[in-house]
Amino acid sequence: MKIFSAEQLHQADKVTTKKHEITSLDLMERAGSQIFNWLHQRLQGAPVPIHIFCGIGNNGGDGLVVGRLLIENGYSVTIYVANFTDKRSKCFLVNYDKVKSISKKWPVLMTSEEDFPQINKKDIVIDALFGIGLNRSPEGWVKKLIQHINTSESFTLSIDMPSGMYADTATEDFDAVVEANHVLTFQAPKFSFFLPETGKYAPYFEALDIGLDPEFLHTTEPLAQLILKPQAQQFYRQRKKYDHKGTFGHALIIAGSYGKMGAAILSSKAAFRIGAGLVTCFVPECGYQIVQTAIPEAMTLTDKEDDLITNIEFDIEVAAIGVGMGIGTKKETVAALQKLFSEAKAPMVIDADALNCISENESLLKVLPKQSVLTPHPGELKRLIGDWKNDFDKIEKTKKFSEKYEVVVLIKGANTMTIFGDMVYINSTGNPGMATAGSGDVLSGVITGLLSQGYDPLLASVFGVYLHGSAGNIVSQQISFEAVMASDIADTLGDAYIELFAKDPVPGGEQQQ
Ligand SMILES: NC(=O)C1=CN([C@@H]2O[C@H](COP(=O)(O)OP(=O)(O)OC[C@H]3O[C@@H](n4cnc5c(N)ncnc54)[C@H](OP(=O)(O)O)[C@@H]3O)[C@@H](O)[C@H]2O)[C@@H](O)CC1
Ligand SMILES: [K+]
Repeated sequence: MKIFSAEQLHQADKVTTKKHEITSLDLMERAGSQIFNWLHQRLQGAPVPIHIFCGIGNNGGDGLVVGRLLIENGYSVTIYVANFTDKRSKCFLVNYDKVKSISKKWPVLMTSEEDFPQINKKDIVIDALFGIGLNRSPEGWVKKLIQHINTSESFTLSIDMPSGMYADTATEDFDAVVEANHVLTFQAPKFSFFLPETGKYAPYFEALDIGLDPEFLHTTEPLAQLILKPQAQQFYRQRKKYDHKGTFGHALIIAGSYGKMGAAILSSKAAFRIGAGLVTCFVPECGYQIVQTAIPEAMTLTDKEDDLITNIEFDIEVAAIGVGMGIGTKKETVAALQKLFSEAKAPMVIDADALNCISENESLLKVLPKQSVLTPHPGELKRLIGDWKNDFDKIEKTKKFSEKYEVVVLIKGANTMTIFGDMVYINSTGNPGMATAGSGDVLSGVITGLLSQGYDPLLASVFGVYLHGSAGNIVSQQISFEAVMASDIADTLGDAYIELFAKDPVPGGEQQQ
């Protein structure tokens, strides 16, 4: 699903009205009616007090449409207009008059703090102050109004955007953003819904299709792509009857050091579970028995050193390499990586300590194999690209890094993003239960296992992140967020595949934004 900028959506609005011979007013009526239907289905006429706060732009106009339809259907509604300027939009004005024509209870015009109503905890608030037309942070009494809404603790439904937040640029004043409980957004979710700094203001959202011109939406290059189940289904490559284990490749996992052999096991297990034909695990000598015992399906190669990796030598043909999990950052290991990066031919996933080695040794950057997949957690990412001012700055810096070194980079988090050059893919699966030790090692194994089966690096990353999150969703439904361990995620990867095409969804599998 495409994620568009505010400007693109304004453009879509214009194209739609021109091409489909409908007016902006019709579009607003369509948008408002959908919000009303959503509410009406849930409230079924309940006499709960509903406060609608409208701005004076088209977002406010949407609020007026919803208000009118609720009043016509007998709901207990009070509409407030935050009258911070006289520059009201045309569609706002038409709908303002329409409300006045159907009800004796005219909208309340607010011009200062003194006009704030009491909002009780059990009331409902509809936030239609600002949408994608916000162009500066709300200030003065308007900011106070937003804070008044936030302190009310009532259920707050934001129309299109939580007011005070931008769709596709960094929010400046977090004290001036409506803390929505739910957002009904038009046509497509907005970029800021998926970022850690702003996502919490839109914890649940639904995109309502208001029929913007399909051709415009189809041909417009989006800011990002949201990966949902239909997209993930298209990535899947079906196995054929005469395929054999060689077809699915030989994955080499280079991982572990004294006390951190679990990382090697988790990655290797995940590479198997995602479908690699063969997995060889390269570990320090001390890991030999551990790996052979914990995962008998894997072959084991060892370094000549007992407790760390110093020289990665192998005479097997491998289809993909996953390197870095739990290997430490000692100088002998850095030297081993230097040699591996310079000589290895297979596509590579570079994770954890290998990334830390890169941050500390510029010489490794020079030999970073092109098309590699880098899977840093936030701390590792910061060491790689430097600090960032905000989430959008982080994405821009990651894009530059990706472009410069021709590598795929993940920004891991609640909605992991895969960045390749200018392209951004936002993942929709996963949950807080996956914030557990070793979860990243499993992800590296997953992507390595997909690479070994011939998925290209970008596809292996986007699909791997999706399946990893889906496995996490399924297992957390079975055993709770709290109980999830990384090995559970690896062991549930099979269910994630099944869930992709299951007629009856696997419990937890549908748990997406
Ligand atoms: N996309 C679509 O296809 C459809 C979109 N629709 C709806 O339209 C919405 C976008 O409407 P919009 O463009 O009128 O902007 P909106 O957010 O209502 O507010 C802008 C107004 O606020 C002002 N202003 C800005 N910042 C301010 C501040 N900090 N403090 C004070 N004032 C501030 C700014 O005026 P300014 O002072 O800058 O001249 C302007 O007057 C969209 O989110 C959706 O709900 C649907 O109806 C149907 C189809
Ligand atoms: K809003």
